[in-house]
Formats: sequence, C-alpha cells, structure tokens
Amino acid sequence: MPYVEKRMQVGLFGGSFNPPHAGHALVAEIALRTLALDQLWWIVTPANPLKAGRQIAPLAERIAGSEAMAGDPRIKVTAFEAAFNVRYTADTLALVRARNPGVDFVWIMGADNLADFHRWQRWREIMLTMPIAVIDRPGSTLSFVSSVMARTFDNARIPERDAARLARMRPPAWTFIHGPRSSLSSTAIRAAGKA
Ligand SMILES: Nc1ncnc2c1ncn2[C@@H]1O[C@H](COP(=O)(O)OP(=O)(O)OP(=O)(O)O)[C@@H](O)[C@H]1O
Ligand SMILES: O=C(O)c1ccc[n+]([C@@H]2O[C@H](COP(=O)([O-])O)[C@@H](O)[C@H]2O)c1
Repeated sequence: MPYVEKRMQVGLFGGSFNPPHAGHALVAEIALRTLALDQLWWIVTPANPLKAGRQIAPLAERIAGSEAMAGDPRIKVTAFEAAFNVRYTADTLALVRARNPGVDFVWIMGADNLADFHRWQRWREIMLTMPIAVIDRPGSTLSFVSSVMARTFDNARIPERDAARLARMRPPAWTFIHGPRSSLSSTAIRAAGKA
C-alpha cells in the first residue's frame, strides 16, 4: 500500500485495466483536480468479481501498462489487493481505512459502474464506509438519475461544485462529475487487437 500522511486527501481508483487506456488517465486527471487530491491510488485489481470467468491479462502486465499510462507523480499504481487476498471492494475499503487512520479517502469510479453498483457485494456498506466520486462516461451519463444507487442515496448526493470537500465528508456522500469525456474502453482495444 502506498505511503500516505494523516489529513491527506486520497482517491482510490480501482479497475481491471485490461488493458489501461487514455480514458483511465483522463479519469485520474479529472479526479485529482476536481477532488483536490494529494494522491490517487490506481489499484489494479486481480479480477473484478462481476467479470469472473473472463480472460484477463496477467497482473504484472496490467501494472506495467498502468505505470506507463499514469503521467502524474501523485498517481501511485498499486496492486495490494492481490497481496492481501481481497477481492471485493467492501473488503478493500475496510482494509485501507483500518491501516490508514486519519487519512481522508474517496472511492472513484466511472459512470458505467454506478449503473451496476447495486450488484456489488455489500454495496450499501461501501456507501457508508467512504465518499464516492462518479466520473461521467459516454453511454452512462444518465446513470446518475436512473441507477438504484442514485435513487436509494439521492439525499446523500452533493453538488459537483463541492467536490473538493468530498473526501472530508462523512459518508454516505457522493457526487457526479461532468467534464471532458473519453469514449475509450478496454473492450474496444481488446477487440481491435484481435481484428
Ligand atoms: N472512458 C472512460 N470514461 C470514464 N470512466 C472510465 C472510462 N474507462 C474506464 N473507466 C472507469 O475506470 C475504471 C476501470 O475501468 P476498466 O478497467 O474496467 O476499463 P473499461 O474500459 O471499462 O474495461 P472493459 O471494457 O473491459 O469493461 C472503472 O471505474 C470504469 O468505470
Ligand atoms: O466488490 C464488488 O462486488 C465489485 C464488483 C464489481 C467491480 N468491483 C471493483 O470495481 C472496480 C472497477 O472494476 P472494473 O472491472 O470496472 O475496472 C475494481 O476495483 C473492481 O474490483 C467490485
């Protein structure tokens, strides 16, 4: 796990990164700026529990690709979930919180994950553990009104203009961040590689 100091604002950006692409780098850049982060942990997951059974490149390859893609010294590429043998984000967040008291974390994900979020293991617990920033993504813009999470936690949604304070807010708290969008996806890159 990367080194952090108390009172830092740290974003947690988990993903399969199979492979990483410029859309991920854009999300990281938007998050660093709008959430006023001191660090962003780019967490390469062993495997998304909802994508079980799919072919995935080796972790070392996805880490190396992520390091090449992450162009800001505040971005720390890590794959600690594998070392700690955690698979579910609820467990990842509990672990991170327990090992880093006094640090303000925020979970970062693209809008496509907001649409599916209610299918994640113990998703309500995640909402009560850490603030969440959802970054707009082509095709999923309306998930901020239509998703189960957005409807269930409508009262916990804060205005985008307050995003810089999100990491210090008491959960549940989340926001939807608009900005420059990228239509890149790992699926499209994998498909192009096979063509
Ligand atoms: N173009 C994008 N715009 C906004 N968020 C993105 C974009 N691409 C990926 N993300 C977000 O980055 C995180 C990691 O995504 P992931 O590694 O699954 O990439 P992906 O392109 O969605 O992959 P796949 O096509 O294999 O599902 C997720 O939170 C996802 O929502
Ligand atoms: O915990 C879960 O049930 C869960 C279900 C789906 C996705 N996640 C996490 O969400 C992050 C984004 O996954 P992905 O595949 O969209 O890049 C990554 O850290 C996954 O481990 C977690």
